Amino acid sequence: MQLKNDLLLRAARGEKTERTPVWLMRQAGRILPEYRAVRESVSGFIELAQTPELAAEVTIQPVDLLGVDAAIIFSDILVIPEAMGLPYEMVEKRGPWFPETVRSEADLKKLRVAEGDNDLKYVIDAIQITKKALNGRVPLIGFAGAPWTIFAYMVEGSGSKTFSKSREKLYRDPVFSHKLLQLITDSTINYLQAQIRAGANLIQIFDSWAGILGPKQYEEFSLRYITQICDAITEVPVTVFAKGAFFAREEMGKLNCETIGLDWNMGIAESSRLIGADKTFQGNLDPAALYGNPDQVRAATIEMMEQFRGIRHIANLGHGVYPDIDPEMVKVFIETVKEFK
Ligand SMILES: Cc1c2[nH]c(c1CCC(=O)O)Cc1[nH]c(c(CCC(=O)O)c1C)Cc1[nH]c(c(CCC(=O)O)c1C)Cc1[nH]c(c(C)c1CCC(=O)O)C2
Repeated sequence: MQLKNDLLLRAARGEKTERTPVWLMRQAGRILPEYRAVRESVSGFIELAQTPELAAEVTIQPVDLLGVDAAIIFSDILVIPEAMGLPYEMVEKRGPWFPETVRSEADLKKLRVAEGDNDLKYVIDAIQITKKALNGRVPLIGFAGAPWTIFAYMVEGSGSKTFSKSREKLYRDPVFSHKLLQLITDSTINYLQAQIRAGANLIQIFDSWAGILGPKQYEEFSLRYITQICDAITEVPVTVFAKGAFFAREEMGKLNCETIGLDWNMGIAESSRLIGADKTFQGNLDPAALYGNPDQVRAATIEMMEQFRGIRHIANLGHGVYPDIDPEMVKVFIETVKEFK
């Protein structure tokens, strides 16, 4: 179906656009009271994510209520471990938790390569329902976690400040680590290809824990697998967002993807020198800037937009929007980008 607003896709491909497209990472499910109302009608996050009609509804909320130029399918990066045989729970106020972890060869044997269409049918159904309901208004973004970030959760069993158990594995057992990373990568490629067949118009890879690896390990244990994913996804543009991977920007410039996400610690001009002119950048306002008053939010947004002048750009924050941000300030951010000349 023809998209009425394809700014995101044209900007990703480096084509000229009338204005810069804008959306927010974690725009679905963090800040809107309308989300909380839907969330309270079910037992929790997992039931919501696994009920395609409701997942579609909260995916579209930010398009209706905030005016963003893209929707991102409501799901989580942790659906991949579950589809591989490692279920997760979402503990209220604490985040994801895995009753079992993967730390030995015996644990590896219990895992399987996920098949997108079967093992993650509820996400695929949600994408199809969302596409129908969006009726071409804006593109739909599909996503997955980067293999390293998923590995970190599967070994650790939960979030962590240091992810020392998962990083221990890289040093003590690189053979195990590469086996698990390859299983995750194969599952992720299957999953992303199913998302694209269902109608996802762009794919984003979230490497949220990129910044806890050193440059050499990042190349060996993360970029190598992101490269496989980028090479396998040829039908739609791909965005790679590696939080904290300032040290890997030059290498990331060589990825077979259209867009690189920048966090707010990454200088814009410097990133442009390191990555080169043949990629679009996505980002990178400090999410905390939205704690300001409207004038401050406007000024911070304009300052960011000025720095991206002459650079291929999709406006966003430098990480997901924080849960306690006032939706009105999100609207000021979006309106300021849309009016920027
Ligand atoms: C690391 C990571 C996770 N999940 C995700 C990442 C990568 C992005 C990033 O770095 O922020 C990605 C994600 N998670 C969710 C989406 C949906 C679409 C969107 O709004 O962008 C996306 C793109 C829904 C969610 N995922 C989660 C919620 C909150 C669950 C609830 O409603 O109780 C939502 C709406 C739960 C989740 N899921 C995860 C954590 C750490 C948590 C708990 C705290 C939190 O909200 O971030 C893992």
